[in-house]
Amino acid sequence: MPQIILGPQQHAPEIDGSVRGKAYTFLAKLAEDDTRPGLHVEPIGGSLDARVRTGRVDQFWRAVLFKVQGQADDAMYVYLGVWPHDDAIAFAQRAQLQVNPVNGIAELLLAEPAPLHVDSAEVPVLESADLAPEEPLLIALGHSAVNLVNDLGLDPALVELAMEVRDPDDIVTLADAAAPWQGVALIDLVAGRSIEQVREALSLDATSAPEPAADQDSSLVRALTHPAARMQFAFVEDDAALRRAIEDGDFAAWRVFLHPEQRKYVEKSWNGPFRLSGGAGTGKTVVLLHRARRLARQDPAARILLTTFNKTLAEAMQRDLRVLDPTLPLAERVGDPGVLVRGIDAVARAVRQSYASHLPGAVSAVLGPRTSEVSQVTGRNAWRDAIAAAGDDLPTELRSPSFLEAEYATVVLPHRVTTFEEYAKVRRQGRGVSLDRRGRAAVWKVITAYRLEAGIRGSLDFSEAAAVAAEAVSASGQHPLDHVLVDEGQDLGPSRWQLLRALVAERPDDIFIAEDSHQRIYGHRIVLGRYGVRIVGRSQRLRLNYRTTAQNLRYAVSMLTGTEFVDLEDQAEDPSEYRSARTGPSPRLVQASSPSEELDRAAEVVRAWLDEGAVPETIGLLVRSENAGERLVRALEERRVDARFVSDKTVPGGKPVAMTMHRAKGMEFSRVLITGADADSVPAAYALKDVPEAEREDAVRRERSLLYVAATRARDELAIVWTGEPSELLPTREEI
Ligand SMILES: Nc1ncnc2c1ncn2[C@@H]1O[C@H](COP(=O)(O)OP(=O)(O)OP(=O)(O)O)[C@@H](O)[C@H]1O
Repeated sequence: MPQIILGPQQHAPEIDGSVRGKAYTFLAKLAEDDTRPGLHVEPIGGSLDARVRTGRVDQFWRAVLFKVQGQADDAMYVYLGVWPHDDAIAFAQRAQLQVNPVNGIAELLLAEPAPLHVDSAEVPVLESADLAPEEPLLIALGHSAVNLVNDLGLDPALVELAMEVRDPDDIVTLADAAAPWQGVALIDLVAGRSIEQVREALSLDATSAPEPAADQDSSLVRALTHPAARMQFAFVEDDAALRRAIEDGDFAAWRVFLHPEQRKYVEKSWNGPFRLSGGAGTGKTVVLLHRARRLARQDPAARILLTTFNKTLAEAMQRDLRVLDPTLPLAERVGDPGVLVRGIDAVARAVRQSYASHLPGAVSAVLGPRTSEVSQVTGRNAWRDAIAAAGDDLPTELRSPSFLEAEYATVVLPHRVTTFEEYAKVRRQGRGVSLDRRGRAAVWKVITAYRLEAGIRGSLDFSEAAAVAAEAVSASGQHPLDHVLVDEGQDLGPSRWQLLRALVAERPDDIFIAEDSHQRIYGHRIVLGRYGVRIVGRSQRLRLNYRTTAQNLRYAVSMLTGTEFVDLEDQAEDPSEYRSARTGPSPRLVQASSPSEELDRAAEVVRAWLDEGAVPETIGLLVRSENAGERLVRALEERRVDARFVSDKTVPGGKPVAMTMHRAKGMEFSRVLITGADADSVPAAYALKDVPEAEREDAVRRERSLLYVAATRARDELAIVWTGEPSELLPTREEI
């Protein structure tokens, strides 16, 4: 059967629903049998490319396509859209499908192309623009037009313009108008990457160069399947996919046009755990979704878990997986074939239920002798109560619930410590506070009180629950999963990693982890290898941000500069290489002199966005605490701006949405307003309360990450307001 390929469609006019329906019917018939006379698939006289065809969608509308036949029995049709009859012919006459002679990528060329231009009046003027170098950027970086054309295969007209550009934001504007792979190449070059690195990122290796002897159609077929070509040419897999793309207009780029690096991480196989790091918005979740689908399609019997830190993020991933592929079988239980999408704590709960017969042994291995009946989650104040119950032995600086919780989760539980003798000897790797034997004895007393109370109540905390589940699975001798895919890996603690390790045997493609240490807002700094997940060199980083504009990204990254972050393999993370493919206005930083002025200014920002036509629920109002969120919504209402505070990730329509910065993790909004970013509120006093001096730096780092998470939720616009002194974590203009 003929293959339909969706090509670049930005040149075609917008069409309404009824024409889309007819376009779908036309393409569906074409995909069944391209010899049907009613389709009128015909060559066009006077065209530059002999492969170009128009087809009859109805009396008025014509589709424009290329027919690529080669030696295959069935043709491929590259669809460019529908036009009114005469316009279709005029467009078809000047369209050419070619193989780039340098790198073998398929490209759409237009005679008299729409002029590429950078209108500096449209480019927002940044205060930092004064610092723009005298010399054009690419020249300053040592590139020449000849190299870019001859070694990379960039379009000479594009290169001519690019060689003039002095402001990085203008490159993003230029890139936006270019073919996707060429745009990404330019952005990478300006970010300081060498031609060799760009070639590698786009998979332009030696084998991509076109074979001179091959017949033209065969070269084209190969060129269309090149990973870089697939940033704009999508092979339609079946009728359902065609219907959604054409009839429903459901054509979200993330579903079809992966970056070659993303595609590589979707398709490649590794001999063990693999770690994909990358800044906010670089498409890590997108890679996970595509990979889950790829694994499930490749082996329908495979038992796949797609998991993340919490329930609401897992629900969002499940929704997106459905959007990506409505036909994909989803599993309902751990160990069923298909893709199971669950928060890690729900997995732990399900595992404890499935392996109930191993539970008593597992509980005693993790916690010592106590009941294995579990009826509730240990309460929030349990550490505070345990400190009080254990008396005065604990030195004042260690009377900290956050210190004890971290000691318990990162040392005691993962090492299955159940007695003081064991605790006295255990290695406390990575812990900031050092403890001598007396200190350990005092800490152990609190831990004993904590465990005793939980035993009486029949409760477990989440780390205990994961550790118990890991023990129960291990005791069963089974591995109920074939593949585990993890999102937000930076926030999972040791016990949760041990659980995942226990669920899947060591085998190729056992564990795939997406993580960003700059977004660690819950967990503690840990090294994965200590918990059985050995990456050993199998890690890569995504750098191109698809969500955040260059201006907002620069601002968000400047929140991180000067602070050391390390990843799950204990390597320093460098955010400076993150770059964006989108451009927009600079972030608005608004200082108010009183809380009521701050609220006035917040209301003004939201009102202005609504007046500009923003869809209300695409506006996110991010705050440091639930109280602050509820107060903000009330204050906005008093100022006649409707908003809604939500405590989960379901975003009902009709109103701007206020939520905590923690809640916003993994989400995105078109416009984000952060309020209350003053010195007293961020870092939040309660996040640093009682934290021992040696752990303070990490606690402040988490607050910094929280602000970074919040700022990177904005697709288009970011505004930050505060009263009085700004938070010490908020970059001032000079630091951006
Ligand atoms: N190849 C792509 N083409 C177009 N859009 C993309 C592509 N990849 C990702 N995106 C879009 O970029 C945005 C960010 O993607 P995603 O949520 O996967 O990033 P992330 O790295 O998981 O972000 P975070 O760490 O901030 O949660 C989403 O809107 C997604 O649809």
